[in-house]
Amino acid sequence: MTITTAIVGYGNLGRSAETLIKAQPDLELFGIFSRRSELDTDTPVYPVDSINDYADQIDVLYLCLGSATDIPEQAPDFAKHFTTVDTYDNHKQLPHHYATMNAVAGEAGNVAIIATGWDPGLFSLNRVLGAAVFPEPQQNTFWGRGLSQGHSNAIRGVEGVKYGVQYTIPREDAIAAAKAGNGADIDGKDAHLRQCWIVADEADHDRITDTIVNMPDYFVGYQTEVHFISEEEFLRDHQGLPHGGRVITSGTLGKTKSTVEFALDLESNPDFTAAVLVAYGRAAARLKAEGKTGAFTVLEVPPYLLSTKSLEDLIAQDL
Ligand SMILES: NC(=O)C1=CN([C@@H]2O[C@H](COP(=O)(O)OP(=O)(O)OC[C@H]3O[C@@H](n4cnc5c(N)ncnc54)[C@H](OP(=O)(O)O)[C@@H]3O)[C@@H](O)[C@H]2O)C=CC1
Ligand SMILES: N[C@@H](C[C@H]1CC(C(=O)O)=NO1)C(=O)O
Repeated sequence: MTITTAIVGYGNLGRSAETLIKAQPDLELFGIFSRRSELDTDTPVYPVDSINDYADQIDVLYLCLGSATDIPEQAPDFAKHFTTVDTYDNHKQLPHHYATMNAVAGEAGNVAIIATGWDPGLFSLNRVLGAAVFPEPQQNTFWGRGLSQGHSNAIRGVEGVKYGVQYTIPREDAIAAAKAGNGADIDGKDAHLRQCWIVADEADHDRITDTIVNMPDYFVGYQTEVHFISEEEFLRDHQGLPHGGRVITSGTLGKTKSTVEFALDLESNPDFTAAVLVAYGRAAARLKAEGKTGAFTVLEVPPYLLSTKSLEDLIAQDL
């Protein structure tokens, strides 16, 4: 079955999703819906305001929007007319997003798979699996060193920021302690430095710094550095999008100790995130075809639905 998909939002994630959809044998890309009319792509581009005119031609809509404001403000409206997949990653607000999307998609008879990607996403799966097997699990999550798209998107939304990125830098001693099973006293916020590099007018520097360091859900509680640089420096030194991280779970099983680690090393954060997003689009179309409706997190989507292989083949080849 060919699944007809579309993208809304042509930023880092949208560009990566475009490439990765085209690499899938069973997915077709109908087009890209954008606020902008001119995009550097050969894929058909449509005004996002016209998107509902195409609802009967699109099986899955990938919401490649920012989590800081775009998804909360826009995703529910898309879910009224489309089966959607998003990468929403404001962990504090996830229960609210889940409830909102479940109500809207359920009422409309659509599916909405939320919070795909790697954190939330594959890390969520590994946190649940890791903690489920140990009677008394010790679990720690670390990110970086790398560029957080969510935090970068959030700082770009601060008035006066022309360009901005945020790198997350974990404390190596904290990682070593977690690997040794001594992670009980590690505080995730204390274990990471958040380092921002921004282009903005000097008159706005103090206000921008204050807004960022006090930004709820994203920066409050973290050691945060805000550096201002020239546009030339930014375009020269801050174009890469690498990232990575690890979920480390350890504990005692009877009289023996075990440690489980799930690690990612990503040359491109958006490419990997888009790869996960795209695979969940296959699952969303299948859930919809089964008559399911409402919101689903990665914890509720059977893994085989992501695969191009049948369940029978997966059992025979990959179990
Ligand atoms: N779960 C996970 O593991 C991960 C989640 N993410 C999430 O993905 C999100 C997107 O990341 P990224 O692609 O780098 O973000 P970008 O800022 O590069 O792109 C966001 C896009 O949203 C569109 N958009 C729609 N409405 C607005 C608006 N009002 N203001 C600004 N843009 C708008 C724009 O596209 P256009 O101009 O074409 O309309 C824009 O390019 C991040 O915010 C992050 O939360 C990212 C990585 C991992
Ligand atoms: N959602 C994150 C993916 C990971 C990276 C991250 C961080 O650096 O704080 N937290 O979760 C992103 O937008 O890149």
